[in-house]
Amino acid sequence: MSAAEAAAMTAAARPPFGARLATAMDELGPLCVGIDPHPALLADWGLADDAAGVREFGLRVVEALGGRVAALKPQAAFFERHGSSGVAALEDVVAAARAAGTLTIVDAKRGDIGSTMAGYAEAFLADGSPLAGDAVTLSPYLGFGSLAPAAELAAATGRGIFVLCLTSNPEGQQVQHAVGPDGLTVAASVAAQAAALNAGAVSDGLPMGSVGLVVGATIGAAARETGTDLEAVAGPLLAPGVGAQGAGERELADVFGAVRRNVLASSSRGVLAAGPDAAELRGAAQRSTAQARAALRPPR
Ligand SMILES: O=C(O)c1cc(=O)[nH]c(=O)n1[C@@H]1O[C@H](COP(=O)(O)O)[C@@H](O)[C@H]1O
Repeated sequence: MSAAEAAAMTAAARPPFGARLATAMDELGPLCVGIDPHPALLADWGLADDAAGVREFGLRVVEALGGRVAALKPQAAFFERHGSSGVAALEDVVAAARAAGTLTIVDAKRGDIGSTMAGYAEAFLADGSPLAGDAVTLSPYLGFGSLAPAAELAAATGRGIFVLCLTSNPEGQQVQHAVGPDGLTVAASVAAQAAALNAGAVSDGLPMGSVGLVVGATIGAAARETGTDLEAVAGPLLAPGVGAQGAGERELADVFGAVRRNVLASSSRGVLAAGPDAAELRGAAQRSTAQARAALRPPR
């Protein structure tokens, strides 16, 4: 089922995000391409650094890669920097990806107290919201429990959430490797709470749950070092850091080992730098997909 068909269904009838993503990864390979219209890329593509420019950039990526990669991940920051017209451009890009039948992860990294989180949940996960893709990235650093409104709305609408766990940037260690009052590292605690939310899905026979984690492909041995049990999560693992941040096939294989079948490698600049030519973009995405497939989902 394509993202467009899923979007046309009632929330209750829509298959869960984890199952839809597993199908897309099986069919198209484990690659997500980020739509990050950096000012330098806009210049390279001959586009203005304004709302019309980021809209055109996003639509060209969807046009070139829609239906060819497992997921697209528009980075909200680069749209929001152009104010309300930039947000409208993000809405148009999300709608175009949906129409192209491609799963969309809106990279908004939201997180707030529970009552406010309910507002973010409505914005990014409710049927009918123009900013709602198939999943959204969330920050758990106001406490994992504060994300409950988003987890609940995602479950009710067949959407997914990706919660930051071990991020690709070195500064993340300061928070994520810290040990909390329960004796667990923050990363291990986030993973354990995601695993608890996914438990029902897996026992229902689904390939994976719809509560994912963000685990950078650049983190080396950090999952082991922090006692983070990625296997128990039984949900999708979004792995940015591929390409421009230096991770490749070897790093993906090293970081994820036994859990590699649940990993969705994510690259933005590493693919986007090949644009604006659609055939070049497709070639770059194909090479990244082949690399991710070799590292993560070799044929059984
Ligand atoms: O949630 C993310 O996608 C994310 C998490 C993380 O740990 N590291 C990370 O780089 N990202 C995002 O992934 C994208 C990486 O872009 P490139 O470095 O150009 O591939 C950016 O949009 C980041 O915000």
